[in-house]
Amino acid sequence: MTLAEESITKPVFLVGMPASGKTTLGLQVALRLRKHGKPCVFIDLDQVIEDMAGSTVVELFAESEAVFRQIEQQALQQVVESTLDFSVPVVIACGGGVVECEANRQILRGQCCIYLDCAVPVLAKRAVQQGGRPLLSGIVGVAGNSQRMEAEMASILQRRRSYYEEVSEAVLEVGVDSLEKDVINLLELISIMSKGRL
Ligand SMILES: Nc1ncnc2c1ncn2[C@@H]1O[C@H](COP(=O)(O)OP(=O)(O)O)[C@@H](O)[C@H]1O
Ligand SMILES: O=C(O)C1=C[C@@H](OP(=O)(O)O)[C@@H](O)[C@H](O)C1
Ligand SMILES: [Mg+2]
Repeated sequence: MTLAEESITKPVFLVGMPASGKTTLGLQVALRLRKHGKPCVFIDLDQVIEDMAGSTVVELFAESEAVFRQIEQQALQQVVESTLDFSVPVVIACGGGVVECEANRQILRGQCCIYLDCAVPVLAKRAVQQGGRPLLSGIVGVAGNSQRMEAEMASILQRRRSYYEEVSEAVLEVGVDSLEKDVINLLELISIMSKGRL
């Protein structure tokens, strides 16, 4: 049986640092499976939050991080409940800070979670280039800020690493090789994890 013929059998949650590739890799995995005739739903938790709130992540953070985290908690709860009865495989990209809340960690511990582990310099480089993350917005787009971004990322990772590890059943190192390689590795890991469970 080829990879594409195997199915994801339980919702798969991707966790990890901002810019580690959760949204990109989650979507690519779903598209790849669909291309091979396997239906697969991709959900980005930040998108669910925006739909629920009727505001963007940036607007919510502008109110306060606490406001954002509260809606993030509700969104996670809703996604877990609504995907319970899904008959098709689901891949869910969480926001990087979802693990900051104990209630979320408790939910995620009961799910099939994969931690996308990415080196701090790679995260910092991407975050400086991409922008758009309110948590890091003071640093983005300012010339010569790569070092500051690295320090900030390292500090956030220090706070969150044990949380990512604690909620996850598997860790995938990403950002070393090409995006394509990361997609293939993630597909492979999901396929192995699905078989092991059922
Ligand atoms: N494996 C990869 N190789 C190269 N670039 C990547 C890879 N994964 C993600 N990216 C890029 O990194 C940036 C952040 O990715 P994103 O999926 O938004 O991360 P996250 O959802 O974890 O915050 C995007 O510009 C994306 O194109
Ligand atoms: O790390 C964080 O606290 C956040 C990460 C973001 O998602 P990504 O990890 O997808 O960038 C988004 O949820 C919000 O800006 C907060
Ligand atoms: Mg994302």
